[in-house]
This record gives sequence, structure tokens and C-alpha cells, in this order.
Amino acid sequence: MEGNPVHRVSAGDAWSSSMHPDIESERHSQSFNVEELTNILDGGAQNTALRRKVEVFLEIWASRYITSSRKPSGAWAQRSRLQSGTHSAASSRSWGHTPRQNWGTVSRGCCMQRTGTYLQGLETEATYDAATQEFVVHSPTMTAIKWWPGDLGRSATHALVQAQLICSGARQGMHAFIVPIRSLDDHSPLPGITIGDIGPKMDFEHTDNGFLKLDHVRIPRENMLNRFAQVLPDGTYVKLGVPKSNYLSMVVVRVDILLGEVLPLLQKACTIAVRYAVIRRQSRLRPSDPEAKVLDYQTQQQKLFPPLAMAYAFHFVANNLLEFFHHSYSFILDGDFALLPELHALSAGLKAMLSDFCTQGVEQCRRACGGHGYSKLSGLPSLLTRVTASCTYEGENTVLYLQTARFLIKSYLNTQKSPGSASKGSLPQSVAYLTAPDLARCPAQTAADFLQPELYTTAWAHVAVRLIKDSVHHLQTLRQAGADEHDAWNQTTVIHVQATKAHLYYVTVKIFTEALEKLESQPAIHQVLKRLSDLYALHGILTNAGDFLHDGFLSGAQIDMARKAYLDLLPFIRKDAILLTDAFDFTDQCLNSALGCYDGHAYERLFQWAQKSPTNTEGNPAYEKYIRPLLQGRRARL
Ligand SMILES: CCCCCCC/C=C/C(=O)SCCNC(=O)CCNC(=O)[C@H](O)C(C)(C)COP(=O)(O)OP(=O)(O)OC[C@H]1O[C@@H](n2cnc3c(N)ncnc32)[C@H](O)[C@@H]1OP(=O)(O)O
Ligand SMILES: Cc1cc2nc3c(=O)[nH]c(=O)nc-3n(C[C@H](O)[C@H](O)[C@H](O)COP(=O)(O)OP(=O)(O)OC[C@H]3O[C@@H](n4cnc5c(N)ncnc54)[C@H](O)[C@@H]3O)c2cc1C
Repeated sequence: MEGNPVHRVSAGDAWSSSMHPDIESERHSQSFNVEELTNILDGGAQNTALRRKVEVFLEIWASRYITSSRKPSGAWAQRSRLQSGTHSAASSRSWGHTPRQNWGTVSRGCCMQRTGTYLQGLETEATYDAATQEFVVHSPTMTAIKWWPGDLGRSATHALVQAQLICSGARQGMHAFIVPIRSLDDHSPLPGITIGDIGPKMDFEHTDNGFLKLDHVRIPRENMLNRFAQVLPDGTYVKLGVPKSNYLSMVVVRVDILLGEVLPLLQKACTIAVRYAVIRRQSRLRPSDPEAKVLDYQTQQQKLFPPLAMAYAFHFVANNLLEFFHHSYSFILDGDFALLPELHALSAGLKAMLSDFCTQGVEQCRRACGGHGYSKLSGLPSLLTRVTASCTYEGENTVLYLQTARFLIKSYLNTQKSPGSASKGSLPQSVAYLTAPDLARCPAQTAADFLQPELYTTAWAHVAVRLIKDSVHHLQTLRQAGADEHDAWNQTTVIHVQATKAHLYYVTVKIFTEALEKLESQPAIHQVLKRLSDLYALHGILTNAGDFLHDGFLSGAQIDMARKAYLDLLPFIRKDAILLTDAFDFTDQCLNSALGCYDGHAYERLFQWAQKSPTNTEGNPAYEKYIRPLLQGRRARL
């Protein structure tokens, strides 16, 4: 069973037993072992086997208990790769637990409430009453009403509420509290609780995102999560960590959603669009030829291969971030928060970058499927509406880029304080390049030079350093001209975001190339992934050419060389495109797409699924009510 593609084929419909010739031909000459690449993506053959067993179980369970009309397209089928994920250190647990009880036994669902961007500005208050040893949790204004938390609308019995702690006569900042919100007897809202669903959304209709208004709700002292701070019975506030440690939970989730939610959505879209692109034939490459597979057009490759390269690049990036998280978290649990600023900067920036690029990539894949990409039966619209949300939830992307920018500015200023002391070793590893020797000009002489990872990684480092320097220069110039720090900051945020994006592109190029160095013992796989790494780096250079030309680091002739190197990669990737998407190893049920099935029978399934859609099976009420009377009225007048 393991590795046999047959189990990847749609559950027993009419076309599952045969392979469409246009996709079968793509799998004839395999330049690498697909199963081996799947194992790499899963973190080992055992993980692949385990994941497949879990998927088969879930898909059998779904087919028994969830009718297709109720199965949220893509939502149910959403699966994340098995990973030593951060959810084991999931949000609430990272704040610690209340000694009072194990909430899991009394609560059914607990929703996380950190809604909104500006957490320090959160208006919900938790005021300590020493007389009763309780917190009084209250929404003082309309804008304090919690809006969006998942499971709040109808399901959760408790909420993990972020509120401004007020005790010992002072505001102690944002802390987390477990607030019972519904009766465990009849699920009715508890006293002081106004709660409900926020109504229709762009997607996530399977999640009851809700609103919560608290009117002086009393909870026991023990309901404050206490890993990093405590309130003693007399109201004394005891700090146990650093204030930022209250934010750690957001780091946990930002790291977790990349592998668990965001990246699989891009990988699925690539699988669907690339498979459809070898089935869809349109126009002719030469007048004498048969109609061509649209994937044979260079422009179609230009649409689909950068997202495919990102789908692989971001796999290694997200795993690298997960490893750094686990490394940092082990220190944090020992009370050493030294790595937290870098962990926050990386997790915030990479969550913003990967969700942005995955959203752009899914839309690119959808558009590349023409009209059928606009059909929900392709599975692509639901992937897009789902991944789009990731640019907003868990921290709105611009706000997160600016968090990374703050870290870059501080790091750069440290290198300027005493250039000698701020050696590469003293800087956090992700910004060590700020003190690396910098080239003024790129040494590339030919297009082939641009296929050297060292060369394009250095090119990205050069641009990132220049833009960071530039952003700091603009900030300092405004400050020296008399602008206060907040005005100067706001008037340079566009430049800071640009510098941050260059920094993140450099970080991701470096991670991808370093990950490939570990695969040199598997030459066939190394070669196919190196082409994707080259394409990813060069695609970024070509779409940001101005940044490389600005100070003459690259000349116009060198941009032409980079473009030649880029375009020459496309036909090589074309040969492996289907195999690269097969390696993601999604079952047809998981893809939930008439266009993207493993066997390539897109048209047959599109036709069958359309006929099964409710519009065609639930009668035609419009005819009885409007069309027939209209027609009969007209005929009567003839
Ligand atoms: C299948 C899955 C489907 C998807 C389900 C989706 C579920 C979605 C859930 C949610 O969306 S939950 C809500 C998420 N909300 C947020 O992420 C809030 C975003 N806002 C913030 O994080 C903060 O407000 C801010 C923007 C970072 C600003 O923080 P603050 O108001 O405190 O001001 P600053 O001065 O910027 O920061 C102070 C200080 O703290 C450091 N810091 C900030 N955040 C963190 C962090 N997460 N970890 C560590 N450190 C942090 C920051 O760097 C500053 O440090 P210094 O510069 O002063 O050293
Ligand atoms: C599908 C979904 C699920 C969600 N689930 C949950 C959940 O379970 N729990 C929960 O607590 N929340 C949840 N949220 C809410 C989510 O966390 C917030 O929407 C998100 O943090 C963004 O905050 P906001 O909506 O206030 O956006 P805003 O901050 O109002 O953003 C609006 C605009 O203002 C800009 N902006 C804001 N601040 C700044 C700044 N300082 N500098 C520059 N520009 C700025 C932003 O860039 C953006 O362009 C969910 C949201 C969605 C879409």
C-alpha cells in the first residue's frame, strides 16, 4: 500500500481505474523517486506511512459521517503534515495553567481571544477584587467587544480572554484569563455574557466565529494564567517572566499555522493547476502540431513554476522556523528569554511573507486554470478564500512586517555602536550578515553564474543590507530634523516594510540553499530541488530588479543574464512538474477538485459533478414561478 499511487486515486468512481494518457505520459520518465521526495517532505518514510494511515482513516470516517454537500470544500479535507508541531505547546499552555483545575475536563472548547491588532490597547479590563479574591472582567466600550474568535459563536463553554489586568491600583498590561461563558448544563450564556455568531464571512463558514461582550463578569483569582505573572490573594502583582512573555502564545501559533494550514493550501493549488495544465490542450505550438498542453507554453510555466518553487522553499523555511522555535522555547522554559526577540521577529516576518506569497500563489494557480479555475468544482476558489484569511489572522501582515523591521533597525544600530565589537558572532544568527563583508558589484559574468547559490544568496544579502541601512538613514534624518520618534517612525514605515521584505527573501533563499546541501547524498532529488531553489531566488531578483540595479550592484546586462538563467530553468522544471506535485501526496478526496485528480480525468468529473450540483438535482422553482407564466402569457397573446 505504501507508496503505491493507486491509493491516491479517487475513491472508486468510474474513471479511477484508468489514467488519462496526457498525465500518464508525464509520469513515464521519472528523473527522481517521487516516494523519496514525499518521505523528505514528511520527515521520513515512517511519517509518510503514518500520515497515509491517518488520512485513509479520516477519509473513510468522512465518507460515512459527512455528506458531500455538508463537507466544507477543502475545509474537511484540510490536512497538515505530521510534524513535531508547536500545537503541543499550544497557545494557552504557553501562558501556563491555573492550578485550580485541568480545564480540559470541564470545558468543551475554549476560544482564544486576542482579537485586534493593538494588544497593548486592548480595552477589556480584568480588575482584581481582593475582598472576594476574584477578577471582574468587563467590556467598558463598544469597541471592547471581542469579535472574531473561533468557536465563540455557538460552541465554546470557556474563553481564554486577553484583558488589561488592573490590581494594586495599577494597570499591569495584557494578561490571559479563563472565563466560563456558557452553562455546562444547558449551554446558555452565563450571567453578564452577551454572545453570538458574527454572521457570514468570505470563508471559514465551518467555524463559528463569534462576538463576546462581558458585563462585570466575576471569575476566581486562579483563572488568570500564571506562567509569567501572578496576583497574590492580597492583590500583590508578581512578575515571573518578561512582559513580552505574555505574547509568546502568538509566536507559537504563527509558527504552527505555516506548516499546518497555510503551506498545504499552496501545495494543493499547485497540484490542481499543474495537473490540469497537462490535461487542458489549447491552440498549437506549430501550425502542424496537435493542440498543445497549456503547460508547454512558457507563459504558463512562468505562472505555475514560481508558486511551485515557493511551495518547496517554504516547506524548508517553515521547518527551519519550527526547529528554531523548539530551540528557543527550551531556553524560555528555563527562564532565558534572550532568543525571544529574534524568534518573534522571524515568526512575525515569515508568517507575513509566507501567507502573502501563498495567497498570491494560490490566486496565480486559480487564474492559470481559465474559466474552470473560477468554478468551485475545481477546489481552487475555496483554497483562495481560505488562504487569504491567513494574511489577517494571527496578526495582520503589515503590522507583523513592522515588528520585524523594529528588530532589524535595532540589530543594525547595534552594529554601528561599536563596529568592532558587534562581530558576526554577537548578532542574532538571522542578521549576522549585517556585518559580513559586502561586495559592491556582483561578479557574475555569464547566465550560468546565476545558478550558483552562493552568488544569488550574496546578492540578496547585499540588497537587504542596503535597504536596512537606507531605512535607518531615513529614520535618523527625520529625527535629526526635529521629528519626534513616533512621527519619524510613521513617515518611514513604507521603507521599513520594503527593507524587511528583502531581509525575509534573503533569509528564505539562505534556508532553502542550506537545506539542499543536506540532500547532496540524493543527487536526483538534489538536482530537481536545486532547480526550484535557483528559480525561487532568480524570480525574486527579477521581480525586484530595481533594488539590485539601484546602486549598480547588478548591471542591466547582468539582469539579462539572470533572466536567461531563469528562463532556461523552465523547460527542465517542466519535465518534472507533475512528479513534483505528486510528491505532495494529496489524496483526491483531500484535493476536493474535479480538475486535480491523480488520474487526470478532469472533464469527466467536471461534467459529472456539475450534474450532481443541487441546482440540477433540486428542481427548477424559477420555472414554475416565473418562466412558465411568462411563456404561457406570451403564447396566449400569439
Ligand atoms: C486551521 C487554522 C485556521 C486559522 C484559524 C485562525 C485563528 C486566528 C486567531 C487569531 O487571529 S488570534 C488574534 C491574533 N492577534 C494578534 O496576533 C495581535 C497582533 N498584535 C500584536 O502582536 C501586538 O499588538 C503588536 C502588533 C506586536 C504590538 O505589540 P505592543 O502593542 O506590545 O507594542 P510593541 O511596542 O510593538 O511591542 C512591545 C515589545 O514586545 C515585543 N513583542 C511584541 N509581540 C511579541 C511577541 N509575539 N513575542 C515576543 N515579543 C513580542 C516587541 O518586539 C516589543 O519589544 P521591544 O521592541 O520593546 O524590545
Ligand atoms: C478568519 C479569521 C479568524 C480569526 N480568528 C480569531 C480568533 O480565533 N481569535 C481572535 O482573537 N481573533 C481572531 N481573528 C481576528 C484577527 O486576529 C484580527 O482580525 C487580526 O489580528 C487583525 O486585526 P484587526 O482585524 O484589528 O485589523 P486592523 O488592525 O484593524 O487592520 C486594518 C488595517 O489597519 C492597518 N494597521 C493597523 N495597525 C497598524 C499599525 N500599527 N501600523 C500600520 N498599519 C496598521 C493594518 O495593516 C490593516 O491594513 C480572526 C480573523 C479572521 C479573519
